[in-house]
Amino acid sequence: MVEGTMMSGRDQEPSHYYVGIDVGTGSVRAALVDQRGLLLAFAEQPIKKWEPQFNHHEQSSEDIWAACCLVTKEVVQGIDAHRIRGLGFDATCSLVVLDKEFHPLPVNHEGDSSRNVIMWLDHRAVSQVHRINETKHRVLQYVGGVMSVEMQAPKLLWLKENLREICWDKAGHFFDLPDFLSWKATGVTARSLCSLVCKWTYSAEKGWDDSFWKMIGLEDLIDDNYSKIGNLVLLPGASLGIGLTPEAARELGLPSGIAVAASLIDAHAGGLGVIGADVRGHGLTCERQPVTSRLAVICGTSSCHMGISKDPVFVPGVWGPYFSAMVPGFWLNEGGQSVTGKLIDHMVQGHPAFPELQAKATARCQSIYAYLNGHLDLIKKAQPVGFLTVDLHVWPDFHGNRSPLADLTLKGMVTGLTLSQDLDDLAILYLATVQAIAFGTRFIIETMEAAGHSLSTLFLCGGLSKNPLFVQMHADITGMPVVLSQEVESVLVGAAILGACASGDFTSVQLLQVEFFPGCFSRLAFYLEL
Ligand SMILES: Nc1ncnc2c1ncn2[C@@H]1O[C@H](COP(=O)(O)OP(=O)(O)O)[C@@H](O)[C@H]1O
Ligand SMILES: O=C(CO)[C@H](O)[C@H](O)COP(=O)(O)O
Repeated sequence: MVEGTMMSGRDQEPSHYYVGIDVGTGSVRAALVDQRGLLLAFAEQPIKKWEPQFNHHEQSSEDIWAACCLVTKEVVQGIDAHRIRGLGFDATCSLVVLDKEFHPLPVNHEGDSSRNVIMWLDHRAVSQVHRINETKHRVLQYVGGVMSVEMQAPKLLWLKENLREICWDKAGHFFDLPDFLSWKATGVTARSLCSLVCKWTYSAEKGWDDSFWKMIGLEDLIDDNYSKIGNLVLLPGASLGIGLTPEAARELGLPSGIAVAASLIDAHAGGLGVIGADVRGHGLTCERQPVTSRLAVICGTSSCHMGISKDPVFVPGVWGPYFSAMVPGFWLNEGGQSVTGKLIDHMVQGHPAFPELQAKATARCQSIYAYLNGHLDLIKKAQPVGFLTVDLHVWPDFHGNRSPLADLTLKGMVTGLTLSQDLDDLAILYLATVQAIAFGTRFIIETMEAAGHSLSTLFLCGGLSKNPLFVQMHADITGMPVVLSQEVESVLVGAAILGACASGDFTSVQLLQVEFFPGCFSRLAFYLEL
């Protein structure tokens, strides 16, 4: 591993601030960022999740908004509020359902309207997505050839077929979570091009395709010019209405009227936060290559592999190509693994030696992952850590395969199990899981390259990029250098970039990548051991 340091202009006094809010699967985070891209304050708050039955995952939009308010108030404490110029949101691509008066509607048989969000990882709409894929409609070409059960059309069809009276007939607004948040802040129901293109089959060039909604039995959504799912579509970063409403301002602890941006999905905010990083002076091959040689990998509960191109590239089993959905003017392909952080947590927490691990990590004031990484260092002795798993292998598709096999029926598998239940066994199973995930990334890269991408360098961000073993395994197994930004909360930097763009202080997201990034990527860490 090599670490590089470059000089930056961080000593200037900040004159403008931007707030970024990132709603992940497990928590909401907020950051106060200045005009140099420097993150000055950070706060995090867990959010509620329900799993009322297997493969049903629900959340509450009220709970999520309350968490947004809490973390925002925390990061702006003690700051001259008049210097806050813009606010940007990103969030998971979960489906929020509201009635005609914008009140939450239940997405469950129990009729509990506080649970009005079908989470992105919910796999309830299996039968619906099979029928949608059987249509072979032309819009499917733009999601890798196969629609995922995690997208919105199958979930909408499930609601119509299963909760007609208590939900579907009463529904006035179906939002992607990032768009719900910008509506809540401004009262403007405009949707971000990012959400609609990536999860709702909208085309940046042609708009909605009526024939698709008719063919799948959701022709009622076409009524009133698609008012329930969005008929005003804005580029991420565009300023919404007249900014923050007085009510939202009071709740968030911000001045009313500050600019609020059209949002991004969380992975796309992370991609925006890292893909334009200034890597000059580190001897990386991508320094002399176009930005299309970079693959941003946003790794949290899931991993998302974001590669951009000047022309559309059709990659079987990899979502997209999506025009202008992340970086304006570029096409995006999005590979993904539905559970990565969640899988590692699942494997580690389910092992009989987990209580021992927790006790030992606590005694050393370490996270369980820092402890496990140290433990692997002890047991590997002189051999490279990778050799500890020569006869233990994990197939990581415990929640289906998102890319490149696009097969939600796949399940997980472990081979090479013994009767051992000790901490060594747990550590090696953890290592094999991390390796399996990294091999999944390699499989996605190989598929993207076979279809026309030319990739040389990985840019990682998200919670898992804080785990050195995870990062190192990705470098070793893909054979590519991995770049990390100094600012570990790159997803939040992406959200703040949106706020900065909406404020008018910068002219466009692309320009921001030039003006904003040299400051925030002043130190980059590279993992190059091959
Ligand atoms: N310091 C760390 N070391 C190892 N793993 C971490 C660390 N921080 C977070 N993670 C893992 O990252 C995942 C969550 O990432 P995060 O980006 O917070 O997720 P999300 O955006 O989906 O809520 C979890 O699986 C967690 O165990
Ligand atoms: O589908 C996705 C992006 O298109 C993400 O997987 C989803 O939004 C969840 O993200 P995270 O793992 O960061 O919580």
